Amino acid sequence: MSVHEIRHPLVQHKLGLMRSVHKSTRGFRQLAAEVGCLLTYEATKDLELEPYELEGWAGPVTAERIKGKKITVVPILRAGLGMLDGVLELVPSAKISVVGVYRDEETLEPVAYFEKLASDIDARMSLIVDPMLATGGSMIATIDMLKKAGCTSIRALVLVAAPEGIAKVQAAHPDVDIFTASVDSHLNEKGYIIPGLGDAGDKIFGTK
Ligand SMILES: O=P(O)(O)OC[C@H]1O[C@H](OP(=O)(O)OP(=O)(O)O)[C@H](O)[C@@H]1O
Ligand SMILES: O=c1cc[nH]c(=O)[nH]1
Ligand SMILES: [Mg+2]
Repeated sequence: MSVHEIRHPLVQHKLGLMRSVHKSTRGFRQLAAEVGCLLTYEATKDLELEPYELEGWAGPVTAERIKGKKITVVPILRAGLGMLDGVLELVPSAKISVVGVYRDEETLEPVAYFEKLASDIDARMSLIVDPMLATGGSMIATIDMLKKAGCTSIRALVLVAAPEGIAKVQAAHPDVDIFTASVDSHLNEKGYIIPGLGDAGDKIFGTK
């Protein structure tokens, strides 16, 4: 598995704006979608193409289209919904497989509470979206669910990742690539990413 830290200037600029404690709910939500869109661009750059013939304005044209596997986007409730619109800007026909996992605030263990996956997920590439990869527990629980349903091609898109969480996901699921705007410094004693973004779900939904 590899970790792709996307150092594109637009990504870094937008992530920087998200880190401000003064960022409004509206601004944070908009930036989460925008960075989600840019991460999608990077995470899909090696999709295989195949040639096909079409009728162009001046006669037959050979064009290219994405071959084989189609995509399902997998937002992890709740905060993952904040990236969903940005991802769908680039893959508007993707099926959406919703997974509900929250992190117990005391134990930091993931608690899975919802699962509604695309019926043909075994034939699709899953793009999991969640702003935060902290201890890695929620991501591992989600990947477990997808693999159990038969999915064999999985990529994870997160705005910010902690080294501790990356190592845990790598150990549990070495075949899953992670795309992130930033690998941050570390987790604090409460399992929050430093410098991180704070509680991404609360910021996106305006619940704090
Ligand atoms: O890597 P982990 O240690 O598992 O932590 C990361 C998870 O925590 C946050 O969700 P949260 O539990 O706050 O749920 P929410 O999206 O409903 O706010 C975040 O959106 C991830 O899903
Ligand atoms: O830093 C963190 C860790 C988990 N969940 C968040 O929303 N932020
Ligand atoms: Mg939260």
